[in-house]
Amino acid sequence: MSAPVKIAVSNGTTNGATNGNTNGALNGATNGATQEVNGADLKKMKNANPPKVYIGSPHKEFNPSSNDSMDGNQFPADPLQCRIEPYSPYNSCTYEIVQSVAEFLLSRVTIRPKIGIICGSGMDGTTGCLADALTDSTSFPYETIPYFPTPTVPGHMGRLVFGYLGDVPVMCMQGRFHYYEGYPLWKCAMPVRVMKLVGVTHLLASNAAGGLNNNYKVGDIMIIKDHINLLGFAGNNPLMGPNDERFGPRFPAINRAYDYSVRRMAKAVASEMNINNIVHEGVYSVVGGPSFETIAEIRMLAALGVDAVGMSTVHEVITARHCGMTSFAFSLITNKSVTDYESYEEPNHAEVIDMGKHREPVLKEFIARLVKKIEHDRQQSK
Ligand SMILES: O=P(O)(O)O[C@H]1O[C@H](CO)[C@@H](O)[C@H]1O
Ligand SMILES: Nc1nc2[nH]cnc2c(=O)[nH]1
Repeated sequence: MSAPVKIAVSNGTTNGATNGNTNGALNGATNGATQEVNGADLKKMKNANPPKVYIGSPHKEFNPSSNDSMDGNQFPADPLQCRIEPYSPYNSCTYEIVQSVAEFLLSRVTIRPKIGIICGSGMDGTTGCLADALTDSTSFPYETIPYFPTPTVPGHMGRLVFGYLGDVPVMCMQGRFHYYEGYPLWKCAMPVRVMKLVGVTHLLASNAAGGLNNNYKVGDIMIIKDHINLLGFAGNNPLMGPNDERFGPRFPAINRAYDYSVRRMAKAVASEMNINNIVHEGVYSVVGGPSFETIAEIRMLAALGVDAVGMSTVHEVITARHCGMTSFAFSLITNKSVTDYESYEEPNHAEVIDMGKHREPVLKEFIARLVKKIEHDRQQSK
């Protein structure tokens, strides 16, 4: 019997299904109150580009009406049900699709944000937080946005909110996407490209992380100065696959990923808020998750110079840098990584979320002040 046929499916067309489809879902842009986008017809739009089916190695043309290539496997009668494209490791979200998503959003809000914020676990406003502090806001549940993934993790609400933080226009992701949810990294980071085409120039990402550095306490903030991309070491990067130069170069430099001047502003904010004692600067490492680390893994990461470990952010920052955005990120240390074989402590997601909620007021002010400084700096350098 020959080897099972591998079916790779691509999205096929590049013309955004959303083009010309911008009418109606949200009536009136902003009127001082939060509005929710009505998801009518969006399911239809999401399915508007049926995928083309290709056969991988050994290469041959797939004929859905012939059973001989099926190797006895029971496939659904409709081959389109064999879609695996959303889970392809290679980016199948074209520039045109991202553009159509950006246009979809821009046609429904009057606000034109230059700063994009991603809220980490527990900081997403399930209990009222940063995004709820926005005024004149418009929110889009992720499932109402064409081509957007939807989050599956508690503590990640799943709304894109446009509004003013103080007097600065921002867009805010209440909930992000992780590799362990089953999404490929390019898809986890796709909203960052949407931000870029909406006009965002600065990305601010937050996350919850385990603290390895002995000087860190639970509840501390770590400004990320660098990362170790363990997923990348294992051959997984959001930029894998065909490169579209309209986003950025094939081989982007990443050594200046965490902008020096924004980090300096963040430290100035910490001084103004008199919280220098809980604010550090350090190295973040991403792991795939969802299992937390073993003691041997934590010891290895500590030996490599890692100060905090988590399961996000790096793919977002790489994608942002690739398309020329300035990026900044910080970790909230939600738990101390266990390094002792005698310890009965175990990390858990509930404590991660609780710490995010507990630190909400401090983080909200930290971000609001930082956003104000970035905007001021942006205006000055015009
Ligand atoms: O990085 P964020 O999304 O803040 O969440 C962190 O917290 C979760 C584990 O509790 C993981 O998803 C980890 O990445
Ligand atoms: N990988 C990882 N992610 C986290 N997110 C919050 N805490 C942790 C942790 O200890 N390890």
